[in-house]
Amino acid sequence: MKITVIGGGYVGLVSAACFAELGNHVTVIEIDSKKVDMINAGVPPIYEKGLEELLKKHSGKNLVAKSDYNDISLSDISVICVGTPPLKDGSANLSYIKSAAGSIGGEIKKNPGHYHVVAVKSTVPPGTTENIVAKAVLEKTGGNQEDVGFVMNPEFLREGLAVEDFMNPDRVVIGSSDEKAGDVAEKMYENLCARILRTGLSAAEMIKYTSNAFLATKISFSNEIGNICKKLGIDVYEVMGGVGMDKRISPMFLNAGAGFGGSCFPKDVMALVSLAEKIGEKPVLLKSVLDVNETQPLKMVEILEKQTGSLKGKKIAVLGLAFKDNTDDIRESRSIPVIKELILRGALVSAYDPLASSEMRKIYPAINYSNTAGDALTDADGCLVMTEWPEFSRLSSEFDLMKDRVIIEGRRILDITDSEGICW
Ligand SMILES: NC(=O)C1=CN([C@@H]2O[C@H](COP(=O)(O)OP(=O)(O)OC[C@H]3O[C@@H](n4cnc5c(N)ncnc54)[C@H](O)[C@@H]3O)[C@@H](O)[C@H]2O)C=CC1
Ligand SMILES: O=C(O)[C@H]1O[C@H](OP(=O)(O)OP(=O)(O)OC[C@H]2O[C@@H](n3ccc(=O)[nH]c3=O)[C@H](O)[C@@H]2O)[C@H](O)[C@@H](O)[C@@H]1O
Repeated sequence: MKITVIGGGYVGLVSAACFAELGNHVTVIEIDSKKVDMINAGVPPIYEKGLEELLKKHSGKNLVAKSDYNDISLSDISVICVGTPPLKDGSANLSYIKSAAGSIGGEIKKNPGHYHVVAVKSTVPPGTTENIVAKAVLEKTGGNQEDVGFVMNPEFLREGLAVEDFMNPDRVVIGSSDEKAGDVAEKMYENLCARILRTGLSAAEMIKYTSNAFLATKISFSNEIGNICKKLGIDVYEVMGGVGMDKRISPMFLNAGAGFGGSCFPKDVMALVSLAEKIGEKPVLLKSVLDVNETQPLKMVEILEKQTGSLKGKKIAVLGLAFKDNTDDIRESRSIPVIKELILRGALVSAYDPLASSEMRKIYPAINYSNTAGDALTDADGCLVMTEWPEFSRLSSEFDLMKDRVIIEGRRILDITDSEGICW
């Protein structure tokens, strides 16, 4: 099948490489020409486990990247994977979606009689595919609805595990304007052993927001319970271990600590709050999910300062800058507010991350970046563990290099006990 993927970022590039691996012919349209050159050279512009191998195997063969929208109408389906970042009021910025849809419409009108499906994979508020995407496409095609169908096919992959998640989804949701359009979209996944759920367009859009909001709620709930447990001297990980044994709850996403970061949970919960308020609802629970997440990283600094005394002039090691392990992505990373607070309190920050230091340097050029965790910890008065990197679990003697062994764990990754460090 011929697939065009619009946007070669995390979701677009991973989807494109995986669709190519599933035997499809894939064209990626990406406005950033640097990314286009890298993809065509088989070099991933982002770090994602397994992606380089897929690009090396398929680039220049059944996977090609380019910047123009020419010939899009020759493909069976175009899958929009552009960003939907938050606007100032928290709502989703749909301008990239609108622009991509308009460009697709402008091209498919050149090939009348050829049926083409426009699918949205980006996370968009309910109503977007029907009221914005379809409208922008049909405006360009002169309203001809015979040759075009619309699909909303949300993506549930996690960064760091993107290829694995894409290839082994819990479900593939296909919301469609009609059966024919949904059938074309379903064909993209025919070589994947996946449970397919067919829905309407808006339900598919809402499933994505609700899934992210629910996972974020589990994390903030665990953090609130963790804060209560801390005051009572109870280990929240032991508690959630027991709670998660209930099949109705599941053990996943119950890890308390620094809170959630990343480009999606904060943005998507904000967008849902904004949408709810616009339609006259009071999303009390969702707002609290965000509130807990805002204060959580600062609590770590407070606990640290209680142990070390004033942070002024103290060397503090920050282990982990990425928003989670196995990625160089620092968007909404919890280490950003933590470093800001440390600097405000006069600490000398020494940071280490296996992949994300160069990204963090763009935000904090003046702090110290170490090449190893050991270097960051040497002579430190305290340490904050911000990311669940597996290599941190192997740290042991490195902590002996600290001036004072004050360790605040934001991710419960270290293999040390409470008596040696202060776990969350
Ligand atoms: N990052 C993730 O793990 C996940 C993201 N999502 C959703 O997928 C969407 C995309 O997210 P990411 O891939 O992270 O964003 P991204 O920012 O990494 O990638 C978007 C890409 O689209 C390109 N682009 C923008 N406008 C374009 C246009 N008109 N034509 C062609 N290319 C264009 C940009 O240059 C950029 O490379 C968002 O709605 C996000 O919420 C959904 C599931 C997982
Ligand atoms: O829409 C999206 O973009 C994606 O958002 C999340 O994926 P992602 O943000 O890549 O990473 P997660 O593994 O979900 O972690 C998000 C944040 O939550 C934190 N987290 C996770 C789990 C947990 O128990 N506790 C916790 O604090 C992580 O450290 C990280 O900062 C969802 O898990 C994906 O299903 C979804 O497709």
